[in-house]
Amino acid sequence: MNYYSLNRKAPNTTFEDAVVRGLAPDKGLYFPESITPLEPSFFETIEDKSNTEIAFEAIKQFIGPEIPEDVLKTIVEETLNFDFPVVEINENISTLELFHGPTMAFKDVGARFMARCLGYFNKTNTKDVTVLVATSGDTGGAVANGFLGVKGVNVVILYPSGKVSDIQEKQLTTLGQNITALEVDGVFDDCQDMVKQAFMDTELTSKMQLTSANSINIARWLPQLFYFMFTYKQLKSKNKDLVFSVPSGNFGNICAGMVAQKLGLPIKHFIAANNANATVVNYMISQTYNPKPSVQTISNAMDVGNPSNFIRIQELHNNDFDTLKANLSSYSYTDDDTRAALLELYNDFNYVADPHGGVGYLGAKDYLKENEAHVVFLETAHPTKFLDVVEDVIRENIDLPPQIEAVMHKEKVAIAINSYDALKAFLLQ
Ligand SMILES: Cc1ncc(COP(=O)(O)O)c(C=O)c1O
Ligand SMILES: N[C@@H](CCOP(=O)(O)O)C(=O)O
Repeated sequence: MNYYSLNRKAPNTTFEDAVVRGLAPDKGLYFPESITPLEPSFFETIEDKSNTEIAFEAIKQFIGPEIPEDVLKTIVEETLNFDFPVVEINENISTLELFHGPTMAFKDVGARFMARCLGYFNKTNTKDVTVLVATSGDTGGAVANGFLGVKGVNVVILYPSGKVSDIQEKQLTTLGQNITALEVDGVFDDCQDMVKQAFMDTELTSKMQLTSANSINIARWLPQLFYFMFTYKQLKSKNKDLVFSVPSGNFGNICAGMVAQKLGLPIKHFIAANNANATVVNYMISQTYNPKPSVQTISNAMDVGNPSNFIRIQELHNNDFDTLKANLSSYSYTDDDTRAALLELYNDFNYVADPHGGVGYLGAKDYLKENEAHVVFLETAHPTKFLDVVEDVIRENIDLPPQIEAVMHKEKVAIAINSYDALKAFLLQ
């Protein structure tokens, strides 16, 4: 499969080249040249297939012959070695739990898939690759875990100082080996801007092979489409219109869901559930895209003021506002709304959600006020990653899963930086 740059000023390229580069030379995000719907029989018999069979069939056209099918099957199998359960909240709302992987956030799938693709391509590459990642909380830990010890790959994680949860910080600063954490004096968007600037810096790119493990990278972004298929498999027998409420920050996850829809998955509508960082909500009202500096919230992984993937969402809807509006609703919620949602989920349904899932639940409820459907909100991280917020709301202690226990008492190691020049100096040293 070939990919084009959404800035349309760079040559089209292969899957491998797009993965190794991360971002196109004209600073554009890569986008597949075509998306061919799967056969109707694929969806008719989806409940008889394993998750790995579903994922393999769904992803293979985006890779083509560049990775042999037997290798791709192994990559998919190793990526998906945990569960993706749908839990019913009430008659009209369910949640898809995406936190059963090693770092207990939905990023595990994309990070593990991308690490394995890069590992495969590195067998024939002689040059080491430096993976740059900007994180508002979860990408950093998932990438650190997914790329730990991968030969020929060095990972550099940029995170905003004081703006990720304690456990998220431990997950991304304590692994060592080929993983380095840079603690940035700024917000997530500053980290993301620095990463993008590094790709455009020819002094750097002439000396090292840089790539990104954020959702700007197609190998991190596309596997997220699996979640929507796994949900359909579990809920198909309900015979109800399916709507997804996706807690959104950089909009990679919801955008991957829209790719699943293009592949033929019967999804009626999407809801982008946001915290106070409401750039897309405002766009859907005003048709003016006006990115703002991000503000800090209790659903910190969604504290993104300029979501990278919105341009891909527009492309998927032929850059036509009315087409987009027919497929996407968006809402923004305050921290108080989010706390109230966590309490309601706990008191009324005995379900402990994390703040991001709480925002997703609110999106589901608002949509159902005016529409009929079964709405699935994505529970994108385990509640213990936000222990202080969740325990404070529900007034209960929650048990720590082994994945969290394992990092809690490790010592943080991070290098403080406050400018692009400091990042560049670090990379060149
Ligand atoms: C827990 C959690 N929920 C939601 C999001 C938002 O996802 P996206 O950036 O794909 O919109 C993130 C981070 O991206 C996250 O870590
Ligand atoms: N919310 C993310 C921010 C980066 O998103 P990505 O999907 O583009 O990596 C995080 O938790 O780091």
